[in-house]
Amino acid sequence: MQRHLGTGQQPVQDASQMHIGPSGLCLVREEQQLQLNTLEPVNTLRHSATGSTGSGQHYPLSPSSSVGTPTATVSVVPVAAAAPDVEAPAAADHQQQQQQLVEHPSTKRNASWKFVNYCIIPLALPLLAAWWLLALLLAAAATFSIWPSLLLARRLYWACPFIPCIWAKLAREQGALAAWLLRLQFEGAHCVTVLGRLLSLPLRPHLPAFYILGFPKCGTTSLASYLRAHPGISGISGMPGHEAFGKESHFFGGMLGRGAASSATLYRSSFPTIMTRWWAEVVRGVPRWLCFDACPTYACLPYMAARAKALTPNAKLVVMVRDPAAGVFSAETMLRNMGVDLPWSLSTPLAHGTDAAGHSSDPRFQFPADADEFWQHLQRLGPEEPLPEDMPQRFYTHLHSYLMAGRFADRLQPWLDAFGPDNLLLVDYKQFVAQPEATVRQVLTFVGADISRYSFKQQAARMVGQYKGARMHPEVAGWLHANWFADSNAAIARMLAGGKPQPEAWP
Ligand SMILES: Nc1ncnc2c1ncn2[C@@H]1O[C@H](COP(=O)(O)OS(=O)(=O)O)[C@@H](OP(=O)(O)O)[C@H]1O
Repeated sequence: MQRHLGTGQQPVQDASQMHIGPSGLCLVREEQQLQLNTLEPVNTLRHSATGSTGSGQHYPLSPSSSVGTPTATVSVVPVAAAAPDVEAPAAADHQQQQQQLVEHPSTKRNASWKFVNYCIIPLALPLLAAWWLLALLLAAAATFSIWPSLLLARRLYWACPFIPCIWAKLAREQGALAAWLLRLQFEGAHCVTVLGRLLSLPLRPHLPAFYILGFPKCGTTSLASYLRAHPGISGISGMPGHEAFGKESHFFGGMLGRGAASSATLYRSSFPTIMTRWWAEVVRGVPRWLCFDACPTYACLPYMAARAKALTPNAKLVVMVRDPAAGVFSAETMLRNMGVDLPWSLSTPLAHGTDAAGHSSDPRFQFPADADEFWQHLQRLGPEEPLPEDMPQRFYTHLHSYLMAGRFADRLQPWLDAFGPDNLLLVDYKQFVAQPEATVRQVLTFVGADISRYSFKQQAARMVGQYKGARMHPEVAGWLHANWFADSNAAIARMLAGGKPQPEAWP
């Protein structure tokens, strides 16, 4: 049975009537202290802001909803304005930052690491290295017995159902043998990676200090790559030579199994060993080593915030945003290029036009009756519960999921509820593209890394879409903006503007 979801959500209100749910979300500059309440679901928001703009002026936004959301004091600043002098940070600033790093609560909590770093690890280094090598050898040997590869691949393919489509496409284009060999190599490498990590689990006590949570197709791969160039920052202990699986753990997406996506022990296996930290802190002398997971689907699915909070209560969250219509089209293009047979496309005009109220009867936007129920189920899913059997398949192939994921303001709400606005940094894709160095330095400051140790080198864009002439149809783009994303976009735009009305960030 089909249900019409022409407007996607509630009727869109004028953007100026939207009350932002803001923005610890943005960055830190002392002279722009703003008092903002946490983000409310945009459909329920009403304008209540009174304030002033400009440096040094207070901009109180009182809670407007009947829910009575608590207020939080956060600091907001446009990325460029907050960028430090990238060439030569003043000595005083550096000293102050070092002081902050030393006083950072997690640094204090981890003081025992000093003892481990300077006494235990140097003494045990040969033993640790031998253990790590043995783990890799055993993992490689086990991989030859095929069964673990098949088991792990099966779990991975469940979590990332687009991968088998790549093999099928390869077989069609390059022949069965080539596809089979590549598949064998991929599954073998995945098995060695995962088993090697599990066998060396006692050497892996770390969970992420921060996440690049999202959103998909918003430049997260590039940002992750810039951050990994910092001597004190590591990503996941991913599959060597594989860009996406070197960056995204897919752990909360069920990469190790539907029932395993809540285990702190298993999640630890995704991150580097104590030797990596030792190398950074002792050999390279960075004051504080950090690791992160950059899985951009984490922001999209409503059950993930509670899991991340349970496992990493003090983590920082970095979220990249872009025009969601462009993001959805980029995702469609990527999946199509992988050979995924999507039963919808945003390149063709609306099939039956729209009625006076703006509703579209286009079959692409008629969603199954249980589409909303599916999202509500994900929202209710407890942090320990196994993931629903059909979750990844629906998430990666249903247009409804893409459109829900593109309502960024709604998707960020569970993260704000769990971690608070001070711990979430919103990064505008446009800003990142225009000023990558300033943006990266700002992210580094936000996550508590020592920016004086960072030397910026321009990198090529990553995960660039191969559109092959395909283009989103402007009618569809306009309709999506008006009917699905307008209220969410307005809220996000105001967050990016530090609370000032700026309803036209996208398109
Ligand atoms: N440095 C830089 N400058 C400009 N654009 C950039 C840059 N890095 C990544 N990109 C664009 O970001 C899109 C890929 O985003 P992600 O890396 O987040 O994709 S993914 O979700 O991890 O698959 C993808 O967008 P599309 O090309 O529209 O598909 C990339 O081209």
